[in-house]
Amino acid sequence: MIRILKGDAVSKLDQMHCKRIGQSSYELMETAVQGFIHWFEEQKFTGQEIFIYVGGGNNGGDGLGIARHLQQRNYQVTVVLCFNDEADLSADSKINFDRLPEGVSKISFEDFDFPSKGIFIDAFLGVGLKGKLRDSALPIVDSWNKQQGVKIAVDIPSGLLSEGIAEEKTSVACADYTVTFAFPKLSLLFPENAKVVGELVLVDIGIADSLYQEFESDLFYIQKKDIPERHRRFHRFSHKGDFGRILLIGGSLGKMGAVVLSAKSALRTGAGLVTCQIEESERFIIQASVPEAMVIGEDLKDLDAFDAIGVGPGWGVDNREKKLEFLLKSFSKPMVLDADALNVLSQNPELLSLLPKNSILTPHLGEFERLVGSCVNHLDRMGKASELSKKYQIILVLKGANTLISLPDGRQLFNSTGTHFMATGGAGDVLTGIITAFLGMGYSPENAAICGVFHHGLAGEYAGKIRFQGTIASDIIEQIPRTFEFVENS
Ligand SMILES: NC(=O)C1=CN([C@@H]2O[C@H](COP(=O)(O)OP(=O)(O)OC[C@H]3O[C@@H](n4cnc5c(N)ncnc54)[C@H](O)[C@@H]3O)[C@@H](O)[C@H]2O)[C@@H](O)CC1
Ligand SMILES: Nc1ncnc2c1ncn2[C@@H]1O[C@H](COP(=O)(O)OP(=O)(O)O)[C@@H](O)[C@H]1O
Ligand SMILES: [K+]
Repeated sequence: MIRILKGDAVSKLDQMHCKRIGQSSYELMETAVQGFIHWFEEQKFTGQEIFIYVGGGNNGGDGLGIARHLQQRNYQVTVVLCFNDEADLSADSKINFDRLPEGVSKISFEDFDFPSKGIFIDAFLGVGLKGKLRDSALPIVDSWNKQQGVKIAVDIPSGLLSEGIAEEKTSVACADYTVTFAFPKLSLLFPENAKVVGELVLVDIGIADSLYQEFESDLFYIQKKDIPERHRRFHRFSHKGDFGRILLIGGSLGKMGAVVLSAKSALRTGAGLVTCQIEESERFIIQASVPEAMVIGEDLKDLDAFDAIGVGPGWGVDNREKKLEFLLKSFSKPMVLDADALNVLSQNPELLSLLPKNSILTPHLGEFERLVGSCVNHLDRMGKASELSKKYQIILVLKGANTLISLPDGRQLFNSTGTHFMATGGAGDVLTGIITAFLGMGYSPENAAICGVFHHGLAGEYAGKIRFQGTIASDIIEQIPRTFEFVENS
């Protein structure tokens, strides 16, 4: 799994990579450029002039390489030179500058500062940015922000620091897409930066995962390639007991749909036996809508028969404190707590110390802040999530775009799957069902959380491609089976 490094570690990572595989830094830049071009061509942007803002560092060097490749593919390309003197160019950028074909138009920024229409590529500043933007850079960023058309940032939007937050006052070149190299810079994953980053695209430039281990960082990025090895494999003689007996506790008058969604999700994930513990009066809702699940209408006294328990979806908070306390005291295996179970915890924080070790809590940002108090920004939130995980030895799944998993040993993992089409009621209940199912199948809590979050996001992506903004939680459930295709084939 790749680590998310600090921006200033990038050049060291590059050097180590180049030395290890006998590549020059220019060749690495070329790999990045080609990765960008590959993505760009897949997008099928059509019929417009391309303007590339290039700075004097290696980010500008990427831009100059991109200009050459696009021109060779018959695009009409203009490079907007945002540096004073050719002599200031970094060595690799100079090579790309000298290789610019005649067909690429060159214009200095001073002569270009007027609004145009087209496709804009921001290769002005990358991770080499230090501190606040210099005054001389401000007009360039302002000009960029006034342009009309598709806007694509190379590696990172210019003006955004690799660990920074773009506040209203700060000047950052806003992008519709950010195509970043090797690993996502931390700031690209902050919700506060959503408007300046746009869609995030990660381009692999061939740096081995093992090289990242030589850098100290507790931050990781979960990708498809990390998933198959975390799955349990079953065999020809596996029976439903092997796939786990799970108990889902939740639902209340008017909120039974939440348990229905969790139960269906657990079954679609492969849970062997699903039992729902709900209010007796609501029994028929489950029996009619999920005939594969069993229903229990009273509080169970013996919980040991279950491999995993998920509690909270649609549960309500009234008179739940004692029930939650009983659960936490009677079940010693890790369990999943979501929604109202988290709200009950927030109202009764003394219950936190009863959580079975490695239990998985899945708050969205609102539920999280109810648990830990308000947070200034995502960095603050990340710190508080890690503290909570370490203090109570639990796994905290902070939901949202790029869901963050905090582990008791201090590691924090960002998920790469998901889409804004998942921002719909019940999507969280689906995640509860998926993670509880994995726990029931005997996955370690860490793997249940990682696989759960990854498959949930992927199912959401598949559903979003069919239903767009009409995606509902049931569509996500329908797509869960497809998310196992690549695991089976790997
Ligand atoms: N492993 C990777 O991630 C790779 C990165 N490459 C590219 O290399 C970039 C990093 O290149 P560099 O280290 O040359 O740095 P950059 O090109 O990001 O930035 C250096 C430039 O920023 C200017 N600058 C710094 N602080 C400023 C401030 N506060 N206000 C205004 N200007 C400021 C400097 O004067 C210099 O011109 C990456 O962002 C990426 O685009 C690729 O070429 C190859 C592989
Ligand atoms: N913009 C987004 N990008 C990716 N995933 C998202 C986005 N918005 C929501 N999600 C995912 O959808 C789920 C929503 O969960 P939650 O807020 O608990 O919804 P509910 O309580 O309605 O079930 C979470 O897993 C979250 O990560
Ligand atoms: K940039």
